[in-house]
Amino acid sequence: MADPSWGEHAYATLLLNDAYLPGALVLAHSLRDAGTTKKLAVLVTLDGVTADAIVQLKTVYDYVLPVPRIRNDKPANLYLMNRADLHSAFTKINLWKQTQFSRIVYIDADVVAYRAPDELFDLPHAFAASPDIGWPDIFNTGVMALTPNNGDYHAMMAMAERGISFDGADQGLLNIHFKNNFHRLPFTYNVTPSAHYQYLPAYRHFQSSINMVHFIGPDKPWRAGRSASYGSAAYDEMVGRWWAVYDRHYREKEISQLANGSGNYNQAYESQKNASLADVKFDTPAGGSGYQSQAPRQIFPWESHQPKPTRSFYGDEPELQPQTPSRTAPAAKSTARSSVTKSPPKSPASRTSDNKSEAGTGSWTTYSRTNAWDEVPGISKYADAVEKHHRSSSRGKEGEEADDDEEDEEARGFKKVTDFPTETERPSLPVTPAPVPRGRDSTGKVLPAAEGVPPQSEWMSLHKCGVADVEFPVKDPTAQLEKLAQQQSAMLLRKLGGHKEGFSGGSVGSQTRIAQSAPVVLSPRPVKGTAAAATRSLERQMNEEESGKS
Ligand SMILES: O=c1ccn([C@@H]2O[C@H](COP(=O)(O)OP(=O)(O)O[C@H]3O[C@H](CO)[C@@H](O)[C@H](O)[C@H]3O)[C@@H](O)[C@H]2O)c(=O)[nH]1
Ligand SMILES: [Mn+2]
Repeated sequence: MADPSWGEHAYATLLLNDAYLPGALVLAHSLRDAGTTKKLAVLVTLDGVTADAIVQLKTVYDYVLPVPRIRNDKPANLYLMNRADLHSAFTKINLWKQTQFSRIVYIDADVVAYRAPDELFDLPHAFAASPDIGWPDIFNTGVMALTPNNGDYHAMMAMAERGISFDGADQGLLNIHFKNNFHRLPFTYNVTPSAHYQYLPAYRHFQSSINMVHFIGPDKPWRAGRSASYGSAAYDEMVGRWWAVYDRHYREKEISQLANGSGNYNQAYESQKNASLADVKFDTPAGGSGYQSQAPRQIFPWESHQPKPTRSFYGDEPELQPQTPSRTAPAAKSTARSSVTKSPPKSPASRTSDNKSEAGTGSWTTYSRTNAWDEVPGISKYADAVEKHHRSSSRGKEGEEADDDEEDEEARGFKKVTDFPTETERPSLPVTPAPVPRGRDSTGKVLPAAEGVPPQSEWMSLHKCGVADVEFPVKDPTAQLEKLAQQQSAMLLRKLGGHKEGFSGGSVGSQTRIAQSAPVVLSPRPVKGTAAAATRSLERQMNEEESGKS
């Protein structure tokens, strides 16, 4: 019988036990929300993953594929990195046995996709991966584009049986097997934030090109809980993106289960549940009373006679913040498969510095105090421009106040110093030279007439004869000027078109040859036919004039 998945492209992840179930679910949702057109597969070891978990996986994955666990019987090297829990990471080798797929993009379960990197399926290379942050000459095995084949599979199985791996897990084995025979993907496909080392300026500069974030190490977002802070704004932001996806699909369900007193929780949610309890207990009718003793000590006198709060329910609260913005399609795009819950995207990724002490004051404390869009360069640039315009128009009347505004803005840290104009923006920056009086220099001295400049009448007819297929009404100077302005902008567009090509090639590295790289920054209409010929001819004409003058 023909296998219907033969030759298909599929994203695949791995689930060895229920402990990573929240990760696997969030990963799948993040890809679907981003509008992927590819199938989703999860490899599961049935000795570790429960039936309940498989039911959940089936709501969002197209294929749940049981695979044999491959354990490292010589796990000594795992202790070198303090990750004894990775004793069965060799199970990833099963990916190369999935020859029903022509191409697999493997993604660890601790990854959240900011956009769906479907272009990785079109790479011509048999194997591709991003650099590892701990040793950038090798690749990280959390994101890999691969072509399943029995040769690699058997070679790596032979290594696994002998425990050949410098870290005791799959990354140490795969890097020995592939050595330098891997195509190096940009880091943006596997951004591995570290709470210990963060190159913040680079993060701010490149954050808009992040494709996927991978939470390496033992502290996964779902273990630390929604409100944990890692002491790094960048890290917290990325964890916030993971929670935004989680909340979009599961927060409402979680809350209704708690409100119903349903204790029927999957074990994998244990730690998560505790964190959620802290977050939601005051949203639920029954929640408040048991926790009054945790209310903070009174500080201000009016706190003793504050009005009694009226009951409020989850869903009544005002929308404090929109969904974390993403360059991906909205949640509504997700398919019918993601029918676990139909949570509207109302819960933001909430990050607070110390939720535990604030828990007693209610769930609103877990909302972020920043706007999610503060980090979107396009929006902050627009806001900048609006403020600047406002300032310059008010400066005339109330100059001093306007200056104060500017100081405030800096104090608020509104400006991001790495927020440079992009390549495509730079040429369009307006230049307004100071007016120089006609026929005089800056000191007012009368200048001699320029030599070799044709009189105005000739200047107009000169252009007429140079431009093919374009009729110039020589006698009408206004129309003439308009025409010139149009040609001027056509030329500029053509120049920018050249920039665009360079940009899309460079964004992923030209050697990666990634097809249809998604975000087109600027798409000028091609200047066609006679108009193009006219523009070229005009350009030539102007060049000749230029050289003729000097
Ligand atoms: O108890 C576990 C442990 C792991 N996994 C799966 O195995 C993957 C790898 O484990 P993970 O905790 O994500 O490892 P990392 O912290 O990311 O550590 C690095 O080192 C690992 C071992 O070499 C590689 O597998 C990773 O890709 C690499 O990023 C996970 O994402 C899951 O898909 C489970 O399902 N359950
Ligand atoms: Mn991982």
